[in-house]
Amino acid sequence: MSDLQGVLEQLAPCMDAPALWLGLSGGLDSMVLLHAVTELRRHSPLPPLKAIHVHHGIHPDADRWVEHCQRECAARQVDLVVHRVTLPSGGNVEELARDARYAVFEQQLGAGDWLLLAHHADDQLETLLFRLMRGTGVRGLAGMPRSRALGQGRLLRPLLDWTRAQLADWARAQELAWIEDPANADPRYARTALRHQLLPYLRQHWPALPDNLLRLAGHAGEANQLLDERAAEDLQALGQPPADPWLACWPSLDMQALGGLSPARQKNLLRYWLHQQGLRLPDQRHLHTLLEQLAAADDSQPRVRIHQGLVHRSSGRLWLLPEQGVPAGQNQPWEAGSSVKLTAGNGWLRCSAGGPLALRAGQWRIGYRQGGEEIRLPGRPTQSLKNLFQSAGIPAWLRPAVPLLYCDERLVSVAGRWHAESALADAGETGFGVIWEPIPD
Ligand SMILES: Nc1ncnc2c1ncn2[C@@H]1O[C@H](COP(=O)(O)OP(=O)(O)OP(=O)(O)O)[C@@H](O)[C@H]1O
Repeated sequence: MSDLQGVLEQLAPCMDAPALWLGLSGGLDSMVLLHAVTELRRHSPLPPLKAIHVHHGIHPDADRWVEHCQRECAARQVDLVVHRVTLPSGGNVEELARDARYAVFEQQLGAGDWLLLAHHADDQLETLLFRLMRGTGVRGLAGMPRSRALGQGRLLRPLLDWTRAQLADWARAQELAWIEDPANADPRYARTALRHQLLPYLRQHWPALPDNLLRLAGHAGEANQLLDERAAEDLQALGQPPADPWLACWPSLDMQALGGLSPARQKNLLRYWLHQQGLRLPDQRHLHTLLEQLAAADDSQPRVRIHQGLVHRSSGRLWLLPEQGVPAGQNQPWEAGSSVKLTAGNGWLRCSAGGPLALRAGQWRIGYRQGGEEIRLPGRPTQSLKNLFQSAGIPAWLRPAVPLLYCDERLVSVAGRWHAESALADAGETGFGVIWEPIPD
């Protein structure tokens, strides 16, 4: 780790970032990273650097850690942002702290910013062993990625090629000060037991294990890349959005085309698709069940709940909907002709001047389907809203969210797409147009 040049090479992807954030716990690894980056900055132009420390409120000494980070940052003229979080009670403290920490990081990163974390080769090894012990797929076998998207920016782990011992040697040589988190020595924490008991034993009996495992992670990383490329091609072929502008707003897949793929390719594609939508991936078993349920040969329109979402089959497609389904809209008053954000995360109504609807005086409001509504479109007999939706192919799951425009309690337009004949602007009357953009919040 005398190799500052090596760290600089790792930083290459983020040289044009508006800002670099450094996740500073105050422990050995992140202190080494802070020191390396601030040393490099003296000779090489780097983006503006800020440090971020998350105070988890777990350990009685946590305030002292904040002071340590403040002191070390001040000595290097680095701005430090400290976030305090409160962890929910119950559950695995390590996991809760990590989730809270990454949520803070995500929220802090501005567009194009990079976050530097000080994970090293031993962390990678521990992660791999953990995953092997708990059971993992090929994706998990690749270990922690060197870089990945995070919020509006990306995270980078520039120290992954150095071992903990190398970082410690360098820290001592540079006379760095760091704090020791007692949790790192507490055998109740699974990671500590792995680090201090299992790994030394494995190293003693299988000295080549660390290198072999890291090599395996490299192979798995390449295999994943191939799987992703295959999935991207499949998605290109069968993930074309439906022509209907409302339906095109929801991620969906064509069921028939999906069924034409081999089971392994179906699962690979589903995994990739869900990951692209930012959802946590179901494991192999759940994925299999999901596909089985969705492919069942009936028209029951099954819905399968996954973590943070709902996969729903209808009208020959698989739709990815919010966890609670598409929200039923809520009534709201409306100034006719003005664009408005709809309540209940129901997207936007965008208005433009000069459209087909007459801008008449009256009490306007936006409402939603209760059942029994009727409308008479130009040149057509009166029909039920249900019938209109059915003939236009608007699936049942979307209907409760479609905004209905009322003037003096008369239904004048269905989301700006279909209008009552009586609501059309006559010659000489001011008209306006409406478009519903059902983009969920
Ligand atoms: N409290 C904290 N505040 C800011 N950054 C932190 C904090 N704790 C950890 N980090 C950053 O995250 C890096 C990894 O920390 P740690 O090894 O505790 O892993 P972790 O995030 O739990 O990792 P894993 O994803 O391997 O479980 C640290 O080197 C540091 O850069």
